[in-house]
Amino acid sequence: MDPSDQKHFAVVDYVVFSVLLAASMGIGLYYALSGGRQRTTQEFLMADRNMRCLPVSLSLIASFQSAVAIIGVPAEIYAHGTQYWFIGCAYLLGLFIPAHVFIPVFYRLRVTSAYQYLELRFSRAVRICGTLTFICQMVIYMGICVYTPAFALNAVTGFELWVSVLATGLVCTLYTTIGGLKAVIWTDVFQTVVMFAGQLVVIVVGVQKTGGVSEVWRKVWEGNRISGLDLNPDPTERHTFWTLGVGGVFLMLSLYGVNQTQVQRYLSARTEKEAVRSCYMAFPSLQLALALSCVMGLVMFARYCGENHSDKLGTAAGDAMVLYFVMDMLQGLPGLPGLFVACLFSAALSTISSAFNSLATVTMEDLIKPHFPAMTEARAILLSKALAMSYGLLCVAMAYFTHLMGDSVLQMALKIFGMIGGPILGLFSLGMFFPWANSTGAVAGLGAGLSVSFWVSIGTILNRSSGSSSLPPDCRVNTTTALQTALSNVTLSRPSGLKRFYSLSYMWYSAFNCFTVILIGLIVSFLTGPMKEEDVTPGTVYPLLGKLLCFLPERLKKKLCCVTPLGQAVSLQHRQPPQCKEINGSSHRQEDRPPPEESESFLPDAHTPHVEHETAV
Ligand SMILES: CC(C)(CO)[C@@H](O)C(=O)NCCC(=O)O
Ligand code: NA
Repeated sequence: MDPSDQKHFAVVDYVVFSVLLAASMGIGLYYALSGGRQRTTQEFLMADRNMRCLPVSLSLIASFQSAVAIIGVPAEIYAHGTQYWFIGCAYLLGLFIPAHVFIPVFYRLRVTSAYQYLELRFSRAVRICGTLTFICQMVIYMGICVYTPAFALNAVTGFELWVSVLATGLVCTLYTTIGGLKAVIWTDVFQTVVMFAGQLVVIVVGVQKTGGVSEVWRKVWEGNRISGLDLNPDPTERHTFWTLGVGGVFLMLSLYGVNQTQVQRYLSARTEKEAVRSCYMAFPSLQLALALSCVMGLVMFARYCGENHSDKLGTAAGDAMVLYFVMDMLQGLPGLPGLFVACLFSAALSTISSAFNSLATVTMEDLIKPHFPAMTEARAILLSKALAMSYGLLCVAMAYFTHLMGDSVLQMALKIFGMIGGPILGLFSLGMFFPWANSTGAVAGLGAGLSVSFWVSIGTILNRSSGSSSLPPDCRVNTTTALQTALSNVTLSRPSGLKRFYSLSYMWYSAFNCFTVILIGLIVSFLTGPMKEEDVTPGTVYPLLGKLLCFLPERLKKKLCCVTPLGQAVSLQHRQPPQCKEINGSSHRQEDRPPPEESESFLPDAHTPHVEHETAV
C-alpha cells in the first residue's frame, strides 16, 4: 500500500490493542500463580485433564482460525464469489468423525501425545517419523500465522513489520511459557470473543456505510458474487462443491482428528463425554466464524464493485485490499481500528500459543522423555518451558520465509495443511482402520505420501506460468490486473498429462496424500508380511470395515475384521478368550498412563490381559 494512504491510528486504538496484550499476559500470569502453579508436566501440558467443554470447544475453533482466515477469506470471496463458503458443509463430517472415531481411540488409550498412539500401534520408529513430520508442519504454519497480522499492522499504520513479528512472538511465548495449557485455553476463549467482535464491527459499519443490507445484497447479486452449487467434477478446478465439501472433510480430519494441537485439547477435557461434546459445540462457532468472514468479503465487494481502486492499492494483493477496506470503513470511529487490529492479533495469538504448547508437548513426550525415563519432574517442567520458548524464537525466523513467498496467505495455509497434514492423517488412518498394516508399511507409506506431496508442490511451482485453474473467473471489478488478464488467456488451453496432475486443486491435497499413504502402506505391509491379529495392541484399531459391512453375514465379518471392537473388550471378558495378548508396552508408557477409568475404558488392566479378538462387530 502506498504510504501516503496510511490511515491514522489514534491513541485510543493503541490503548485498545494494548489491553488485549495485557489481558493475555494477565491470564498467563494468573495460571502461573494459581492452581498447581505449573509445577507438573500434567498441569503444564494437559491442564490437569480437568477442563470443561465450553472453554475446550472455543479453544478448538481458535486453534486453526487465525488472522490468515480473517484476512484471507474476505479476499477470496471478493475475488471469486461465495463458492468457498461451501467448505462449511465439510465441517459436518469433519467434526462428527473425530468425535466418534478419533476421540474415543485417543481418549481411552490415555495418551498425552497423539504420536504415542503410533508407537502403541506400530513401533517407536513410526512414532518418531510422525512427530518430526508434525513439527515440520506446525513450524511452517506458525511462520504464516506470525507474519500475517504483522503485515496487516504494517499496511494499516506503517508500524515496523519486524518489530510486531518479534512482539507477537515474545508476548505469546511469555504467557504460554508461564501459564501452560490452562492459560493457552483461557486466553483462547477471551481471544475468540475479541475476534468475533472485531469482525462484527467491520460488517455492521460496512453495511451501514454502503447503504443497508438490501443495497449490499443488490450489489453482490448484480456483481455475480453469489455462487451456486458448482458440481463440476474436474479435480483441477480450485473450488467446487466436491473439492470443498468432500476434499474439505479430509482437511478437517487432518486438523480436528489427528493434529496434536486439537488432540491435546480433547485430552485435557475432564471426561470422554465432555471431549465429544466440545467437538460438537465447535460446529456452530466454526460456522459463525466462516459466515462472518464470508459476509465481510461480500460487504467489501458491495463497497468497491465497479470502482477502480488499483491506483490506491498499487500492485498489492487481495489480502492488502481487505485491510484497505477495513480502515476505509473504520476511519473516524475512534477505538474501532484498534479493535480490528486486536481482532487480528487475537486470532493469531490463539493459534500460535496452541502451536507452541503442542510442539513443546510432542518434543518432550516423543523425542526427549523416551531417552531419559528417569528424568525428574522438576527438570522435565524446566525443559518443557525451555522448549515452548525456543519454538517461539523459531517461528519468528519462519515468518521471514513466509515474507519471501508470494501466495495468498489463505492458500499457503491450506496447502501446508494438505501437503504435510494429509500424510499424517494417512498414517493414523492406516493404523486405525487397517489391522494388517505393519510398521514397515507405515514408514514406507508416510515416506511415499510426503514424496508425492512435495513432487506435486514443486511441479505446481514450475508449472505456474502455464496457468492453473486458480485464476479468478471473469472479474467484473476493474482491479483485475494486467497480469491476471494475461494469465487467464493462457488457461484457455486445458493442461494435459503430468501438468494436469500438477494442477490438482489444493483442496484435494489432504485426501490424495492420505490415500497415497494408505495404499503404499498396505502394499508394503502385505509384501513384508501383514501384521498378525494377535500382535495388534488392543484398542488401537477402530473396526471401520465391520461397521461399514454390517450387512454381511456374521461369519464373513469374522474373517474380515477380527479385531476387538472399541469399548467392548471389557464387557466381553466373561467369554472365553481364544487368544491372549499382553500389552508389551515400554516402561514410560505405563508410567504416564493413569489407571483405566471404570467402565469407560476398554483397555484391559494389568491383571486381566485377556481380550476377545475374534469378535465381529
Ligand atoms: C481450517 C478451517 C477450514 C477450519 O477451521 C478454517 O478455519 C480456515 O480456513 N483456516 C485458514 C487457516 C488459518 O486461519 O490460519
Ligand atoms: Na486463532
